[in-house]
Amino acid sequence: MGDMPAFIPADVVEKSLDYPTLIPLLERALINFSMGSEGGVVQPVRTIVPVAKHRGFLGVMPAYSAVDDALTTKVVTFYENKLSSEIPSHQATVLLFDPATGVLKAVIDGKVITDKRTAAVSVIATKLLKSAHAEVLCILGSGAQALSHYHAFTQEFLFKEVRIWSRTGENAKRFAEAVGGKILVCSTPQEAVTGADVIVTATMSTQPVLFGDWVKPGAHINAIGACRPDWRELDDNLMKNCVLYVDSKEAAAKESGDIVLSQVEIKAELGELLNGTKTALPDKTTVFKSVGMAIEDTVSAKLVYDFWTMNKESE
Ligand SMILES: NC(=O)C1=CN([C@@H]2O[C@H](COP(=O)(O)OP(=O)(O)OC[C@H]3O[C@@H](n4cnc5c(N)ncnc54)[C@H](O)[C@@H]3O)[C@@H](O)[C@H]2O)C=CC1
Ligand SMILES: O=C([O-])C1=[NH+]CCC1
Repeated sequence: MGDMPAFIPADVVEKSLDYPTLIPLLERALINFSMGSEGGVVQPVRTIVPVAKHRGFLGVMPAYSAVDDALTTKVVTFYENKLSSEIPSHQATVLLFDPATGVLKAVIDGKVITDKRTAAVSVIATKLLKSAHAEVLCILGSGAQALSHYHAFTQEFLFKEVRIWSRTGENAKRFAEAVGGKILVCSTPQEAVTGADVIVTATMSTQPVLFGDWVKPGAHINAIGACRPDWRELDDNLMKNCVLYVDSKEAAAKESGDIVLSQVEIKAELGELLNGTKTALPDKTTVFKSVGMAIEDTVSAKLVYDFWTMNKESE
């Protein structure tokens, strides 16, 4: 028997992933993914096992990146009905293998990876698609993704105003107190969204929370939730009047209720904008519909493992 796999907990993952390092690696992964087999990314659309009795889902997300020579699978669970406020709605573990031998090298907390890589990809989309004069950021939702998006966006952009709305007003207030920055708590989603230049929807809603009538023409929306084919965050009006970008066309067309139910055509993947084969239209109202990709977890997990290997004596 060889060495036992490393167990890398959330606090180490937190320290190893900073946005300025993560973002360029994810840009490269998105480009490689969109190049098809030439890009050396092998990533099937994830398998989802519904746990209907408990309104939960288990997702299995394997990927290999030849450029990074990294092989992982993430296992993620997400539950609509939280039985305890102590248990996050989304939990995840990433297994990292030695691609040369198949040996399991590390079992890595996947929750922080999921929160941070998703926000980092939204930053990439926003750099490409926001208007040059964007000043107001609005976040709908106050959970884990709302928090990682707040941190990533306030680090990577200079917004004059940041607003938040959450279904439970108390949670929005608690969010604002916890982050400590200047943030306007809004009492309705319409109030939060009106006049915003960049919007993040990060809710567990299965019905639209963002309506096209409220959205300023030319705004950019990062739609993070509604990852099931019968779930929505955005209404038909918004979907039909935007230019639509995605992380993976294949996955989005299968998993995103906002796309499946509105039947709107996808303009491009982010990787196609980054490699210049398709054009970004930042003056239009744009939606980046994110469903989340395994390759994002792969490059993040490799970064975590490399950091852990370099620092393990001091951990
Ligand atoms: N695109 C991607 O790569 C990823 C997407 N997600 C999705 O992002 C969304 C947020 O995830 P987390 O922040 O981890 O969840 P969370 O449970 O930490 O937060 C969920 C938020 O949604 C709100 N919410 C729940 N039901 C709602 C409703 N009917 N209307 C309005 N707000 C409602 C809650 O109050 C809370 O603020 C989920 O839909 C999740 O599946 C999560 C991970 C990756
Ligand atoms: O990419 C991901 O890990 C997820 N997307 C939606 C739920 C979890």
